[in-house]
Amino acid sequence: MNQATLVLEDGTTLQGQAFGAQTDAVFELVFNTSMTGYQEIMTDPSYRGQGVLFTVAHIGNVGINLEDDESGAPQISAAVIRSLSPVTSNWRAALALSDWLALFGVPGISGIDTRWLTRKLRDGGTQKAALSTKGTSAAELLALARQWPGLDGRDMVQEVSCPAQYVWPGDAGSQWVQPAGDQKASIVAYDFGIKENILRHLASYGAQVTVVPAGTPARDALALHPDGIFLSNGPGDPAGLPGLVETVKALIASGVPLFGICLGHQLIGRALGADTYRLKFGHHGGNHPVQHLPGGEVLITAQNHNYCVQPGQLDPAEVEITYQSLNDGSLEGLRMNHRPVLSVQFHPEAAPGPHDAHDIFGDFFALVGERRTHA
Ligand SMILES: NC(=O)CC[C@H](N)C(=O)O
Repeated sequence: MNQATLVLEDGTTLQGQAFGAQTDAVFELVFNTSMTGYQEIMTDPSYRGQGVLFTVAHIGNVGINLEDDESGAPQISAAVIRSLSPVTSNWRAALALSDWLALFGVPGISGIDTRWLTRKLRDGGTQKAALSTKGTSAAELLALARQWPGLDGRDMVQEVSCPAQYVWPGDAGSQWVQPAGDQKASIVAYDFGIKENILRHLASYGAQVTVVPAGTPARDALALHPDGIFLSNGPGDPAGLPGLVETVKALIASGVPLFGICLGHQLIGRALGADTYRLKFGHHGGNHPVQHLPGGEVLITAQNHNYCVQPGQLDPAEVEITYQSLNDGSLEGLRMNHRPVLSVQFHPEAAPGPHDAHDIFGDFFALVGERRTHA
């Protein structure tokens, strides 16, 4: 196996073994604490521009299959791990992890003391970093990491949104669709880098889901006469997306039920007058406790975000804060008092889990149902 070199912008240099593609990559390095689901994490478009350090010690044992993708390709810029399984063993496995990453040009480094490095990022914050699996010197990698602009203020959504409108599911998702008793609810889903499991969940409520590109004007989405509109997850900094915030303002004003997850939630927050800010090291994992403030119950959730909505600027007469992180107190969900708008920062669709928050899709479809009854 070839050597690989990982250099952080503070000059920290780590050597390990290369896997995946033979190349250089520059990215923001974040750690993910999920114990399962590396394929879902690697294919989540919200990870664009980031290298993922997995705290779970052993990666690759079940290979890559044809069913668990959140999008059609790995979206991470690099994988940083403790130990790569030399064996791929699962009845669904179609490819070995390393071969799959190589196919898509994504490099990996194993043999890293991921516990030490995670604590460093936790204590000091997210860093830009560069990885080489083709022998680039540490000095060159350091320059690469320091010169790279990072994600703040950048529009990354245009890189991952669909090029044209389409109806979901295609054949691949049809096993998830439950028969609808009456006419299907029609949902328009804005694709900012949408995870397929969100589409599966929307369809599992018997909805007909039309996915539209991020740049679709509000009036074009509304011209489809949706019963509800969904705003997806997606990569990058919500502060870099002023055009989308204007679209969301128009969608809120339309009175059509609106549901946002993660980036979609952040855009709703900004449309309601709040700022967003960068978290020290983000939330990335499947073990994040949040509290439902109206009811007091605690949910364990999957999360993947670096930015967060600033609660202080939201008008309490208009907006109720519904969920809060029990790790750092940050805002995790909101709901408008007089309009059918709700959003969460975490991922109720999480695959492989946890599944505590699935019912939040039901909260959205309750709003959709109310509108259909009164329409
Ligand atoms: N998963 C997401 O939608 C992430 C939202 C945003 N890109 C963030 O990092 O905060």
